[in-house]
Amino acid sequence: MNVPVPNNLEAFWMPFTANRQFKKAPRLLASASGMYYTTVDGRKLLDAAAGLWCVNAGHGRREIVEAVANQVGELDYAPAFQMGHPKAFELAARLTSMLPKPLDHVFFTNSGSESVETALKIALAYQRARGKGTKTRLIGRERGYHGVNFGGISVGGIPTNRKFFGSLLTGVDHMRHTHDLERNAFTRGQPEYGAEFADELERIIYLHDASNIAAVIVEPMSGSTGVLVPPKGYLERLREICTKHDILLIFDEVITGFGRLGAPFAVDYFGIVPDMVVTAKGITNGVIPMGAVLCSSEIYDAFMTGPEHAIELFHGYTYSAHPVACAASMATLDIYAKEGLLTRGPELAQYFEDALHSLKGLPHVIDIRNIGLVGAIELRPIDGEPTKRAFSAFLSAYEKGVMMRTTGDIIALSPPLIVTKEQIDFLVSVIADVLKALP
Ligand SMILES: Cc1ncc(COP(=O)(O)O)c(CNc2cccc(C(=O)O)c2)c1O
Repeated sequence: MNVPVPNNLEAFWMPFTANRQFKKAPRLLASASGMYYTTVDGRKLLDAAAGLWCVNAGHGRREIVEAVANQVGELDYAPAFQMGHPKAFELAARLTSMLPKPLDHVFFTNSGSESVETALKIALAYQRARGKGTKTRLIGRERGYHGVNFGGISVGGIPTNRKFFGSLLTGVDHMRHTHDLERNAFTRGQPEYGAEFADELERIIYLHDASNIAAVIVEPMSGSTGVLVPPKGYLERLREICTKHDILLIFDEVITGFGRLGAPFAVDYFGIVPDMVVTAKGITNGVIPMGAVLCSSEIYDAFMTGPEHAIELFHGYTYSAHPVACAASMATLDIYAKEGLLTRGPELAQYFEDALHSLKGLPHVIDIRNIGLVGAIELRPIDGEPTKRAFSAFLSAYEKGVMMRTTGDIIALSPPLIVTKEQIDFLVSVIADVLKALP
């Protein structure tokens, strides 16, 4: 069934898109089910990106559709400022039960970017609330991605996401990234070398003094920059240093949360408990925008002082804890639990890893990285034309029935957690054909 292409493509300014290229040959999706999209001209595409790292349970899940339909018909919107609705509290309790203590409180947002801003603001306000208001500096990491709002691009470390917007927030430092192609190329899972990169944090703390530093924010595994898997011992070291210097550690789990690594969260996978966890994406299987920041009781309790009629934290969004988003999330979590999707990684991760690394030796491949159900194939850039080779691979894969993500000259793979071995084989065979034919 062909769906008509809109005649006005100009009005929509597309995000993170080569608008002119797209509008000359639009790639329009008409429907989705399970592992597949269907384009407006009826072509099936294997979704190798889980949409944008968010459709972890696969597309068109009836249970979520019904939960959303029922909810919107019953309570379409409810304010969460000074008012509430039961699902917000039920969902918050459910989420905190999925993470270890002391992560016992949830602040709801509408996206990963809003969750990052929320976490950074809570970190600053927390330090002030406990009488350590000099602790205002925020520390991110090179090649970190923390969304696109001012806080997120300030602590983020991807130059193209920053350079267009001028000076950004002051009072921000960055650790070096953990990528080490010399020592760790073609590593399967966590690299052996690089734990010592965490000692950069000690250097930054020495320079500014801990009395001026509020928090460190990192992606446990950096996704958007092209899948940088933390070296063995690196995250443990960060946790140690933050604890030693009384600095909050924030894990941005917008990508790693909800099963992506083969465990419910990176917190579980690496066995490290930060002071806050930032989430979004998989929280509603991508169906309804939602984010959530899980905070320790220590943080929450620091605000719960002063007159009881007073608002403790002057922050929040019109759609925080939106009833329909809550319903979508509850239904999503039910699917994850019923189908064991949050712990499916180990069953498939080895197969996925072997399939990915079978691409070693193909034209232009300079590195392959993987962890859980995330993979990356790094390509040698074309001299003077960075990103072009990967973009050509993206276009070629699209023609061959695969939708995948690229970032820089890296192919990033993050299929829905329902992916089968046969679909992994198909995906890898298409990528192999694409790479062999690339100029
Ligand atoms: C770690 C992290 N933090 C925050 C955000 C921002 O979330 P929102 O987009 O919902 O505001 C993200 C989002 N990550 C993201 C979003 C879209 C595309 C890609 C890609 O790598 O292709 C990655 C993310 O990966």
